[in-house]
Amino acid sequence: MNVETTTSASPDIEAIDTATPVAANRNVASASTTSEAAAARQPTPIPVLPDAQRLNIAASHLDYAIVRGKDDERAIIKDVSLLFPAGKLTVILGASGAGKTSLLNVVAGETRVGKITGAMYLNGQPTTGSNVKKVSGFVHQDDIVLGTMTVLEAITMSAKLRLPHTLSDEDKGQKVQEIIHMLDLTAVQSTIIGTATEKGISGGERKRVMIAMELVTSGACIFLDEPTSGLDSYTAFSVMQLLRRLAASGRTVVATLHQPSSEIFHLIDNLVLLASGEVMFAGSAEHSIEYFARQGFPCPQFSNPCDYYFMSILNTTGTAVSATRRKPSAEETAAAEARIARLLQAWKDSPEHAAIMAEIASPSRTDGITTESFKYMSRFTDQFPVLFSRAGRNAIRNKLIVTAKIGQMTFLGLLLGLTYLNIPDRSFAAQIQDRTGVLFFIAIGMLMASAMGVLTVFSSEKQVFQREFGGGFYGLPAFFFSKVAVELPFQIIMPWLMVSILYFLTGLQKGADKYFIASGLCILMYNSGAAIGMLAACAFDDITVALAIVPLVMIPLMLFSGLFLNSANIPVFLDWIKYISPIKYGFVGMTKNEFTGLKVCPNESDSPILRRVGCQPGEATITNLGFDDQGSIVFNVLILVALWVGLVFLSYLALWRIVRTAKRVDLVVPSTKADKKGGKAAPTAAARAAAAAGQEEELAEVAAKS
Ligand SMILES: Nc1ncnc2c1ncn2[C@@H]1O[C@H](COP(=O)(O)OP(=O)(O)OP(=O)(O)O)[C@@H](O)[C@H]1O
Repeated sequence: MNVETTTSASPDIEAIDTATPVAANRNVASASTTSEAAAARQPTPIPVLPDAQRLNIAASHLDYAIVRGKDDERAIIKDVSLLFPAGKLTVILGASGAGKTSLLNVVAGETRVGKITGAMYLNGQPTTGSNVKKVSGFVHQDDIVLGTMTVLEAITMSAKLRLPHTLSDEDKGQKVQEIIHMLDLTAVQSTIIGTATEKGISGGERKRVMIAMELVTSGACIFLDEPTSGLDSYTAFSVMQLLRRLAASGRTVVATLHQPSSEIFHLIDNLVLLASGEVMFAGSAEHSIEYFARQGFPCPQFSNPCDYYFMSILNTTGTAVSATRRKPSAEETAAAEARIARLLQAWKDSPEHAAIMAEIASPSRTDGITTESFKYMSRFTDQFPVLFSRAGRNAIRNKLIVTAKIGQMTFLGLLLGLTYLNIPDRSFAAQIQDRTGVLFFIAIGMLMASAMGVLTVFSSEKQVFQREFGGGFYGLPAFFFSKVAVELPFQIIMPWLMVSILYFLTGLQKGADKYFIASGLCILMYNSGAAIGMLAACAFDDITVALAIVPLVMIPLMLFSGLFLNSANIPVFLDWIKYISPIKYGFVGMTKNEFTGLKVCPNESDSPILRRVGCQPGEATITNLGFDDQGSIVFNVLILVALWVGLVFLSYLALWRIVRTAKRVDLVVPSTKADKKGGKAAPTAAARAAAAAGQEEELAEVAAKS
């Protein structure tokens, strides 16, 4: 097998000096302090991508605007024509707000709002962002991933969910091992990625895992948004060096960067400088130095070209760096704007720009994309077991959450059990009051504890879902039902634990049937609470809003549960609330279960008159609470089940709404604008649209087959 040969053998700066084709022109002395240790580690050679699988992407006269109103559009990307060649590391640079992320999203098919016009080509064939998305991977800046997974599990999950199901598990496993090996993750493959409470792999390794998860399925092209953000300069350098090695092996690698070091600058094959959404330069990093010198901006010797570009060329305020940090004057700002406008125009008039336009017009590679490069979406039946076992492992490995749940239920059980210790030994009146009291607090405890717990946990897992769903890992049904199925055993054991502790401490009515009915009702209330928590997590984007809303919702559910207010006295306009209150059905069921067949007898502490009257039937309490017409225990159980199912269904709908509104916008090919702008002997708009549609059909066919 061919392996890439153009890159260095170890992730250190000295090695890069000898390996990069631009080393001879290096402005900056290499830092060698870290090289000795690193030199001992030889990175695994990366297999060279066959020619037929390489992806050359081009954008021609691409515009992207945010649509605010009918006639109100804000242009973000303006008339951008660029090449993203296979085998090259393309880096998009620009000041903050220049449009780097927007451009990356538009080309990679990740844009969610706005209007995209212009033309895009994939290996010379007209295409759209959504088609590019199907054949490429995207590593987001905020690499959200389930931290309880090990490196191997995360990459395996990606392979199992996104490689064609026609590929056997052994083949997928082999591909995973190849990628792990290729990205030098072998040593950490059994380490967890890491959560807020449990340290896992390092930041650089985490980035490499994200790259591996994308590369395992989309081997030919990868987009990365700020892959070095949050990394120290050496780790950032090794991540960029890896990207360079991937590019050198024939892959198309496109990344945005904020402010690369000079070492990173010299790794860039294809530099794109953006200013105010327009291209100011595109070409080799080394050539940029010569280009800007030609424009009257020679990069001083021994300085980082990127620093120079940012400070002296892209700087929109016109102020030089100074200790005084004074506000730029209006003249300085106007001069800076004029400089940028001049350089933007100079690029359009340059032979470099003309060469790019010519290359777009007559691409050197005109072959279509091969089906081997398509990303597949697995079926529900493949997704469910993968997600079920992952959610199971996550639930067990999240020791803090499991311990917190057990602690919460034990604490509640002991608190109520000891507060209402041995109710039958209490006075006649206290026996009735305390029995209803403990039953009511059980109902509230079940609902509140589970709702708040699920709300906080699910809010963060929802982000993982959104990221993975967006990346085409799986569909909503598989995620949702695997999550519900994994949580169910916990939602049975936890309330059972609590009710078991307090049932015998409090001395509620004896009998296996009574105990099991009480346990069943607690389990149903706990599950209804969990469903309320899940619904709130899905319905509100911001967890702080959800945390404020849930207790507010609980108050009327408690108020109209039948203890504080007799059912007959609820105001007519609020009467409906009692019909949707799981607390009410749970409390009514628990009360009927406890007081039916119970004899409440006075004891020594009661007055002689009361003792003379003797034991009273518990049914009298049911009547006094107004619960005679509130249905049987079975009826209340069935309503609780229905409420639980209804709330789970609503949660599903809330998640579906998020998924539906997160759709991406795609390139529209409305007019012959590209042709009008000149420089492009392109097919007509109709021909482009037809070709893109043909490609779309081809992709759909493959997806359907998969
Ligand atoms: N969805 C949006 N709604 C409104 N404005 C947007 C949207 N997306 C991008 N913009 C605007 O477009 C401009 C470019 O944003 P973008 O995030 O692409 O810049 P950037 O160069 O990546 O910036 P940074 O380096 O700070 O991340 C910014 O002014 C931003 O406010």
